[in-house]
Amino acid sequence: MENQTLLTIEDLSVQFVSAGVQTTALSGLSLTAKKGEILAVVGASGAGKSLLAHAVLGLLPKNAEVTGRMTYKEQALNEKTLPRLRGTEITLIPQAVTYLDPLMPVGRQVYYPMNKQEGRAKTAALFEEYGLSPEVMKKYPFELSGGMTRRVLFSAAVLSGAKLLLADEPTPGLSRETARHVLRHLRAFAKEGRTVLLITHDLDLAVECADRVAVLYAGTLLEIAPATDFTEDGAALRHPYSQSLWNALPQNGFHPIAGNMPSPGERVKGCPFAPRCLKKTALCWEKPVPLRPLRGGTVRCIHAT
Ligand SMILES: Nc1ncnc2c1ncn2[C@@H]1O[C@H](COP(=O)(O)OP(=O)(O)OP(=O)(O)O)[C@@H](O)[C@H]1O
Ligand code: NI
Repeated sequence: MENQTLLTIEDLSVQFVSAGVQTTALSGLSLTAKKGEILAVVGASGAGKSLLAHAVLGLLPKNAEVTGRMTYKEQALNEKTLPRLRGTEITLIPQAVTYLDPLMPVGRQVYYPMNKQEGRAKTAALFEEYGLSPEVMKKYPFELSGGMTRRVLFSAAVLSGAKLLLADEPTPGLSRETARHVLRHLRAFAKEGRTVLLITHDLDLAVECADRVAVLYAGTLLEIAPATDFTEDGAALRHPYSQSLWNALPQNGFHPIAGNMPSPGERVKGCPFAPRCLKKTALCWEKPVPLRPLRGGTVRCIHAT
């Protein structure tokens, strides 16, 4: 049962049509998340991390065109099944803190799906664990700091009983210590056999907390690696971008990557990282590079061995 797949995404693409112009924000993304694991999704701002979470939940805006297949416990995720699964089986800790109802005290927003007395007690206990005083229960969202709001959103997700938690940047605005605390809770969540998709641009925290790490770049999944492969000089990693990202961390020498990630409107036919890659050859530009399994992970690079 340990390796049971909970979520499967196959060949997911998201395009936006705006003023007659079509841009591809996510292309050909495939991954699976297993029961009881924390799968981190890392990538720079604009890489497509939030879009992935929103696509899984069917929360993309109307001008988004989604193709590909997604299943949860072997049932297709679509307009028919999602309303039933959202919030009960699959839940989101949103990146934007505007998801709370501005007119309802935050305590009630956390416990309202439950019986009032039991819900209140559970919420109070959870708030205490997250360093939120009991008075916070009665406060309105506008009275909270960003970090407090995040902890409230996290409490709501934990109490929902969902089996799949999509945590979109749960740690910004938190001190390193509180961030670690939140991540410990994600680990406890996974230990109960629940699954976490941890979306973050903080590779360091991802490696510390997750079982596997998926690396997104310009809307393209470049690698999925066991977190333990992020070690030393990154030689165990499969994609040059993952290696560069790892070696750009201060503790790994702070080697910056020259150039910028292309925006959705300026993407190339082949590997999106090719323009910045030290291993590039003419072949990298020629045609789209497929994902392939390699050394216990997945990679999208023709040169990876
Ligand atoms: N409604 C939309 N219409 C058009 N383009 C969009 C829309 N929403 C997102 N995008 C584009 O899709 C790309 C990915 O956005 P996304 O929010 O997933 O990035 P992200 O990786 O979550 O970044 P961040 O770390 O900043 O949260 C961006 O280039 C963004 O401009
Ligand atoms: Ni985001």
